Amino acid sequence: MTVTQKLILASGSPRRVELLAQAGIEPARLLPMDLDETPKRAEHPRSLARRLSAEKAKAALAAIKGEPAWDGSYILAADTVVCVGRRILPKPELIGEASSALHLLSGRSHRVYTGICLVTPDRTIRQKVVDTKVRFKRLSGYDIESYLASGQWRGKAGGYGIQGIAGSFVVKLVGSYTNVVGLPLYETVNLLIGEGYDVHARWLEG
Ligand SMILES: Cc1cn([C@H]2C[C@H](O)[C@@H](COP(=O)(O)OP(=O)(O)OP(=O)(O)O)O2)c(=O)[nH]c1=O
Repeated sequence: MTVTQKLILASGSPRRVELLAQAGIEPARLLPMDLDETPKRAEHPRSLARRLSAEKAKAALAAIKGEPAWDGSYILAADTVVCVGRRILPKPELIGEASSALHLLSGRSHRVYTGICLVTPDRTIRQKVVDTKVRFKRLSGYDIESYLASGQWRGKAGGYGIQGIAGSFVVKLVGSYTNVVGLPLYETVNLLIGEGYDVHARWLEG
């Protein structure tokens, strides 16, 4: 019975695939959803992470409509937002945006919110937002310049990846580390288990 359970990861983020694999879970299908991720006016970062993760999950649900093989599958989506106070930092596309983000993060604490959204086989929507507080050391101009040259800022919320060089910028972290990388593993696995997805069977399969 459990072997027939299928999980769709509505994501194009290699980090999310790796994090799930770390928890012994391999999605049956990857379904990246390309959405407009622009925050609404005065939208709180927590609300943004919650809204976008739900939009990704619902878009994936709509995308599999008409594919009976995927009826009754689980769909998981996530969205990670980095902010300083209520100021939401973009996922930079240009080096200048990444530079501004790093200048802002330098010598300060910021928060990372990841919204996770699970669509269950009976199409109930379950959501959670997890937050982590991260403090960066004061970054020198040379730190920032060299980090930008590494290219590790690309495609990452707030213009940094804690799993790479930027891990050495972190003075203090309070909360979930995997949440910062893009998928809070404790909460995700709990949510899956709570909704009947047999995570342990995946571990037993080896
Ligand atoms: C802060 C931080 C973010 N990130 C990444 C995780 C996410 O891939 C990305 C945040 O952007 P998201 O919009 O959450 O995700 P995505 O567009 O990359 O992927 P998808 O919507 O298809 O699931 O930033 C890191 O890898 N390390 C970090 O330290």
